[in-house]
Amino acid sequence: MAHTITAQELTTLSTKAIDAKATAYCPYSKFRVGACILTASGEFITGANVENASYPVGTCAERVTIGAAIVAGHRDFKALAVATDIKPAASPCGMCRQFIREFTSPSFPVYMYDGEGNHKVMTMEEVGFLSFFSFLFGYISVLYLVDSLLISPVAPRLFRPQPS
Ligand SMILES: O=c1ccn([C@H]2C[C@H](O)[C@@H](CO)O2)c(=O)[nH]1
Ligand SMILES: [Zn+2]
Repeated sequence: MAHTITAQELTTLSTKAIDAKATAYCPYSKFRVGACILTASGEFITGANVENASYPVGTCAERVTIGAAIVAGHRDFKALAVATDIKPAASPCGMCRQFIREFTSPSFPVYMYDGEGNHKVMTMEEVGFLSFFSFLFGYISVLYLVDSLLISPVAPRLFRPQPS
């Protein structure tokens, strides 16, 4: 279902996504990602990336946020915002694109904020055609596979959290 979002909703969405960076657990990458999703009923639900000593076990901000929205009973969404500290703004990784797509249409807008608060907006359809990130996702998938099949099962002692 297509939705329009008001200027006021966009302001709140961006503020909440940017503020949510402060809630990230990212001691390994130090790469903070905040996200906020606006539900069809007008609620704002936030999340951030939650990392793990075993890298693939960690979760991106987008999936934390949408997971929280889903378990709160929401199924229909107006827009998603994702905020990082880098420039240009980052777009959702391949796994997140797939995760977002489960609950949204190709025209669903994703607002991406850089470290200075500037944004670009793309529909899910447009995000899906970022071939560079598809390549990156393929590469990361291989790393995930190697880790989950070969490294993590046989060397769990290596994947203890580091003392901060
Ligand atoms: O769109 C993205 C890209 C990366 N990350 C997280 C995963 C990991 O914790 C860190 C570095 O990749 O950033 C997200 O949350 N969302
Ligand atoms: Zn992701």
